[in-house]
Amino acid sequence: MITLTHVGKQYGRIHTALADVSFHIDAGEFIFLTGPSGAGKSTLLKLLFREQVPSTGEIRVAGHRLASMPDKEIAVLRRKMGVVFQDFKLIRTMTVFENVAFVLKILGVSHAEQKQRTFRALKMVGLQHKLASYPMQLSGGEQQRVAIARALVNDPLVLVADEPTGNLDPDLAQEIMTLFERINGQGTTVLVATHDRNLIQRMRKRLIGLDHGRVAFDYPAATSTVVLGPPAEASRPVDGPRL
Ligand SMILES: Nc1ncnc2c1ncn2[C@@H]1O[C@H](COP(=O)(O)OP(=O)(O)OP(=O)(O)O)[C@@H](O)[C@H]1O
Repeated sequence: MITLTHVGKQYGRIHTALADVSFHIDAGEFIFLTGPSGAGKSTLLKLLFREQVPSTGEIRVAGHRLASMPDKEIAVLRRKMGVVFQDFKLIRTMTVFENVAFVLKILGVSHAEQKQRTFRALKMVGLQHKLASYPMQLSGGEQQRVAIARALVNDPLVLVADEPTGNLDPDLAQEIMTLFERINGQGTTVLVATHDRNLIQRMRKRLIGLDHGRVAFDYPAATSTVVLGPPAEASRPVDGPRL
């Protein structure tokens, strides 16, 4: 579903955000992407939905070759993807309902179906009672959940999320991850960038670590908890790789 081959990304002439990154993600996998601040996580996600173009290497997502992709194909790619941005990117002049329904409207989905699917997505994140509110009237955590509903409303093939639980308390963060797991169970490939070591430990998914723009580790699902230690509730985490 996603393949990166020797991908590099330079910002300007000298700043290397990613260098020689290669990995493959099968359809239906659930992956955590982690690493210290500045490691290149957001850059990597931006390359996947073609907000950025790699400086070197090749990226394939859902059958599209991103590095050499004509602009008109970008919309086709994005229709297959749900993206949760670090800064939410909600439209402040639109209600919660309108923000979530927007993508369906663009795709020409009927009004009745827009209503039904938007309500379903908002219910998934527990915000069906806020559909008439504006983003400014919501807490940071609620805005984040609206951004998640918007990413899910189109039943994407691939869900990409940048720190989707950054503003949520631990219980809500776990709920959102359980929701992602359910979406993943329906066949959506899920890639989540996070610093949240506890969440990673609890979820026991494949874990790719970046450091200084390079892949530092790639642990299969079964071993990530062994390497990082059990979640903090069970016992103190052992020293593991720097996240
Ligand atoms: N638009 C940009 N122009 C120049 N440099 C950038 C740009 N975006 C990111 N960088 C740099 O590229 C590197 C990787 O940044 P990136 O945002 O991908 O890291 P990150 O792992 O997502 O960090 P964080 O966890 O803090 O969000 C950093 O050194 C950052 O300063």
